[in-house]
Amino acid sequence: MSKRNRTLDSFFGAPATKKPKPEEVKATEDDEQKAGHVSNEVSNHSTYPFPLPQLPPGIRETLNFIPASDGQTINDQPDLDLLYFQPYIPKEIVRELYEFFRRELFFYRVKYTIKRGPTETQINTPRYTTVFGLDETARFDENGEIIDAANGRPVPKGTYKCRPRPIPQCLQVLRELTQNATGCTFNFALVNYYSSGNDSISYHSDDERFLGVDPAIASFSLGAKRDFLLKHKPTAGKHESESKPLKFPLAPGDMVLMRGKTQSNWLHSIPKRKSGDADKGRINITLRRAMVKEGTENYYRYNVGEGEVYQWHPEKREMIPWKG
Ligand SMILES: O=C(O)CCC(=O)C(=O)O
Ligand SMILES: [Fe+2]
Repeated sequence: MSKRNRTLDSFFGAPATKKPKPEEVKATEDDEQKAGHVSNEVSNHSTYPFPLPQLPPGIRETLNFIPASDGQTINDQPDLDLLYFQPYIPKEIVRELYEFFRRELFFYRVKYTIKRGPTETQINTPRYTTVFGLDETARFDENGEIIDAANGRPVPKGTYKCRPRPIPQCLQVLRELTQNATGCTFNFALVNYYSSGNDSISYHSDDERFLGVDPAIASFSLGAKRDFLLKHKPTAGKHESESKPLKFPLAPGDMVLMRGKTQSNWLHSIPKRKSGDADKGRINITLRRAMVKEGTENYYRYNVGEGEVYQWHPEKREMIPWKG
């Protein structure tokens, strides 16, 4: 591996920073905003189109206070098991964290084709997406190389069709704190950006076999409030008629931990909405744990794809193709 590629940043071993005094934090944030970026330290990897800044120290410190409230267990419907935090992320940093992720991450607008019998249909994913992580069978070493988790040796080239990328510091912090808060383990961060009420995700369940039995998925909301709908899957049994559809108007900072039998029995969606708050944009982050390589291939195929990279344009206030 060339020297140039040996850029996987220090987030794996980020030095503990001393707790800054409040006025120091303030000064730093002001300077950063003037400079148009938030930290000199970046996360980088040969698969990243551009480096990603690390979280501003003020946000990083305040994140230590997650969860900002106790989760409410929602399991009063057949096969449903949710833990709903309103909010999970402290109010003081919710807006800045939203703007940070929207401004700094690279996104994709994935297109793919599906074949039903002889007919091929092109699907345009109706939202911006991006993904970071690697399934349980492998890990990144400090040089950003993919290592076989079982034998510690480099995974042979071509093992993955996709190009997996490590979780950057800004999402790694959320991952680690959430693992501590929930007792769950995650190796993937998927990000959705719903740029307007026209962006959506249709009814689905995250019940792929590569997630294992009864997966736990932590789902964070930032930005505009959007309705999160759930309904029981159609079943021959009685549960569907016993259960009623649910609607949670997810607010910025909220987190829903979906667990137990939820994915195998319930569908969820973020439906399109006409104008209103939705046009301010919403970011959703999900933390998940993929057990096998197939999970890695699937997540990069459907959340990165082969298309162009988009980045938020602060003056135009929209996603525009990244010019390199
Ligand atoms: O945006 C959300 O809250 C849900 C996203 C989701 O269900 C998914 O990415 O699988
Ligand atoms: Fe989902």
